[in-house]
Amino acid sequence: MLFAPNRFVMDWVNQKYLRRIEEVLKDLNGGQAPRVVMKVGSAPRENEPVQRSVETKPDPAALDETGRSVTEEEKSVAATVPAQSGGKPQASSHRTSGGQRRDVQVEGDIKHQSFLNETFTFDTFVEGKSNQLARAASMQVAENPGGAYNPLFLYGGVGLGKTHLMHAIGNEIVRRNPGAKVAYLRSERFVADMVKALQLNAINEFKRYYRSVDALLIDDIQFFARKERSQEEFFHTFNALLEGGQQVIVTCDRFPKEIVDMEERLKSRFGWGLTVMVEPPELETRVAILMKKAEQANVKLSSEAAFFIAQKIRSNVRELEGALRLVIANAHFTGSEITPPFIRESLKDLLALHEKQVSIDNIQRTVAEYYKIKVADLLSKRRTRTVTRPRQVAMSLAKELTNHSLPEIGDAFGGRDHTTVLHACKKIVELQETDPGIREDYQNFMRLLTT
Ligand SMILES: Nc1ncnc2c1ncn2[C@@H]1O[C@H](COP(=O)(O)OP(=O)(O)OP(=O)(O)O)[C@@H](O)[C@H]1O
Repeated sequence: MLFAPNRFVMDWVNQKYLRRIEEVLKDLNGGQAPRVVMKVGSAPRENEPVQRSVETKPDPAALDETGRSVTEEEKSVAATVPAQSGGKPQASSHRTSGGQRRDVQVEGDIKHQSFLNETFTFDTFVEGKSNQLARAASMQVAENPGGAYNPLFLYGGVGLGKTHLMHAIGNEIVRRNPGAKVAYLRSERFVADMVKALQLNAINEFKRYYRSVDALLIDDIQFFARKERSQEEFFHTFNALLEGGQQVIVTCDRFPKEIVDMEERLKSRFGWGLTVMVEPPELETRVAILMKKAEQANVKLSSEAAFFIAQKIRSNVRELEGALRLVIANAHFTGSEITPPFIRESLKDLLALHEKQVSIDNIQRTVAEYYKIKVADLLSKRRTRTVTRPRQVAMSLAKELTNHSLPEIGDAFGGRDHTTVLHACKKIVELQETDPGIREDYQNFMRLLTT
């Protein structure tokens, strides 16, 4: 029995990996193919019943109009969500020089502006292991807004492409249906608009406006923290949109349950649809992103140069882009070719900052503080679980974020052997695949240490 955190992941694994899984199991099982059953839910601990489980085999009575099977969870949502009303309002559209589409439409007194950035599309988004799932989910939503994946909740560290994907969905919805009314805004803007509406005694117009869109895209929802009135208002808007079959897309820097100072009912609503993480890109994806960005800027970038930058800048895509821009500008001014020595010189200050910030010392302090243990524990011989796991995480971070060798890292952790460090690195890679808690912690550390 295999468990997937949600229907989307289950379908994804079903399509892409089930055959391979079956083959491997067959090999391991002496040539006999075992029956693989997949369910939505989590593996039960001992003596615990399986929760929220839905078999992959579609129940004919539980198929939606497209023939897709409907989960129990979806059924309960669907019961409160009427089919999307037709006759969507038409919008006229013109473009601004900054690539922003300004859809202008009069809604009562309020003009509709989509604020979509036309340069953020699926075409310009580079797919890699780290964002594959998020991209696929986004595409599904763009193809079927207001459908099964509503709301779509994209989360992950800074500068990893959440906003880009969100705009890509909006742009794709409008491309497929030019009359669709899509509104992108950062959560601060929602708050500001609401405050203004309250001051002007125009809260009803505010409500009407935000409830009239076909897709509402709210970026960086974590900024709603501690803003109770905004949360309240958003909660009602959110419900109204879901009930109207209109799409809601939200981005956040963390998993819904971990948002602090946010109402529980709102957090739980976020989990109703599909929640997907965008992870930091691995080396190959960073290289591919650099090549794509260089191509967009009409600059020839050798793969050696791209590889060099990608190896040095590991924090996030925004920094990666910034570094590339700096290199291109320098090359432009000096008429130089972009080679690794030239890049090293161009990014001197940036690299110094990175190298200065990420030291083993710094990693140890950050990890100890995060897990509420002492740095001395990390260096000690103690082998209790509360200490060994953080120690392994810290060693793995030291390997990934510094240029120290395995023996040097071992030395820095109370004189351990380099094989212990190697084992820790492997263990953490493994755990990141199987344990969402460790994966989350690791992403948090990458963010804390590199931005
Ligand atoms: N996979 C990708 N392919 C191409 N460009 C990308 C990719 N991921 C991120 N970018 C680019 O990196 C920059 C930062 O991305 P974006 O603003 O979407 O990050 P974010 O996750 O929303 O960050 P924040 O949480 O700070 O808002 C953008 O210019 C975006 O185009």
